[in-house]
Amino acid sequence: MQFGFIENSIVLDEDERILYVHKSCLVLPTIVNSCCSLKELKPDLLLPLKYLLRVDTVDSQAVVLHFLSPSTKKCSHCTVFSLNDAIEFRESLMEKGYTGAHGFKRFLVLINPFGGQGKAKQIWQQSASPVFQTAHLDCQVIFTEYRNHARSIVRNIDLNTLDAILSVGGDGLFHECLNGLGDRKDSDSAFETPLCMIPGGTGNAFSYNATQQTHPALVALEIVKGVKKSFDLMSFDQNGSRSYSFLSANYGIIADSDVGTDNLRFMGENRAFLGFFLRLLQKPSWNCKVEMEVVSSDRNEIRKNYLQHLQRTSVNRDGGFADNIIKLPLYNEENISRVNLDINDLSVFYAGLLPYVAADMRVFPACHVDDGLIDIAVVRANPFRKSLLSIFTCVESGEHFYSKYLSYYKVRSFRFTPINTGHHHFFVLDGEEYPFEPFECRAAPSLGTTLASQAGFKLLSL
Ligand SMILES: Nc1ncnc2c1ncn2[C@@H]1O[C@H](COP(=O)(O)OP(=O)(O)OP(=O)(O)O)[C@@H](O)[C@H]1O
Repeated sequence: MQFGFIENSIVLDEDERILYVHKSCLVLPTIVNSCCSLKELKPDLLLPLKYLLRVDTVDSQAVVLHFLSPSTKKCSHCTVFSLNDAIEFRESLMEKGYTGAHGFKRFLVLINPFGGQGKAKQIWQQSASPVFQTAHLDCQVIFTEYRNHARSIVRNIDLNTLDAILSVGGDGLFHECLNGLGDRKDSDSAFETPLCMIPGGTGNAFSYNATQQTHPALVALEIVKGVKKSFDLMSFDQNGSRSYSFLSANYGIIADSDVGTDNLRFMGENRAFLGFFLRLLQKPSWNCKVEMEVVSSDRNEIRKNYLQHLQRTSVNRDGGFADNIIKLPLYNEENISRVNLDINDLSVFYAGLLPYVAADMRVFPACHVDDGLIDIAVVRANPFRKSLLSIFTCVESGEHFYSKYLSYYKVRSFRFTPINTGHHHFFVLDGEEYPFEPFECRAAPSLGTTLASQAGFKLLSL
């Protein structure tokens, strides 16, 4: 598609994804470089429309393009002139740059100033906020002042005054916001308010699962250009009160290495690794009882169904299957069996809803975001070090799924009872410490809502 009055000077490629502008029709922001003249430096523009944020018309033949620079991850702009019709160009580009996007305007932004060892505020101001501002979206920003402040704001706010909630922090702040929605009297409809994460914490599993990006500006772009997507939650009942989890429930060496290392906080994300190796040397014991409603514990079947789902979703992206085929159940849920485990040699009990618990830990490789099931991985302590080391060396790729030391279950619900062995152990939900007491979890299919691109929550082969 041509837009310039000089042939081939301003062109959109056949797929209408990349804009080419010849340098003779461009004014770039001033680049100060004492060695070369601006003319020598000036390149043509090749802009994937995915990065376009806004177009302002200057006159009938010129516009200013505002975009996120794919290389610097900063917001930038340039003027394009010699256009046939600036208004038509603007409308065409905005339509193609935002195809299918949510169109939401009002965001409530909750920032944990202590998240990511105090970097969350800077991450918002320097990387994410410019993307929202450039896209002309309204952001009402609140810095949390204490633990559970975000939860109380989300519990009490009038949801009619906003379109989506942005949590700027780690998985802990996101867990708070989610539970703020869950605490509400109108929780069923409240969960339809999209909840999104800008990675500003130490653990940012949700944003990584949703976008496969780690840079906050790229995550912000995915949200600005996103569509509404649902994701599974699990309800968590303990001592008569209900919480919701979006990521994981775990007990054993990983839980202890994560929250049992508060004294090593100064080490940042390395503290969990040190905690893990210390426990590997100490070899404490973990005991528990688990009662599960199991849909499958056959890894061949789980793998086959996962690959079938992967194929359906990838074909659908190319316009193949309809959505109702993708949502067809993969398991025959009439074959649910009750499985009771009495474990007195546990290393890891890990229940999860999303594939990644961190960008380099694909702990639940057979999870998909809305299969309506909880994945559970169990590792026994016999042999203790050998099993854990062999599993942890391949957890990044998800290859541990095939390990002989691991049991893997797809379940609808489970009841967990930790047993006191005299050691100080922890129970962790979404990275947050919860009481060391029995609880019950039940899958809440597609209850959560977020904004992510069409390619969000990408599945990899297994
Ligand atoms: N203003 C605040 N003061 C103290 N704690 C807060 C505040 N805001 C949020 N929190 C709590 O801090 C914890 C950690 O938050 P978050 O997940 O955002 O950051 P993080 O850097 O990933 O965390 P972690 O320290 O667990 O690695 C959460 O339990 C959250 O509820």
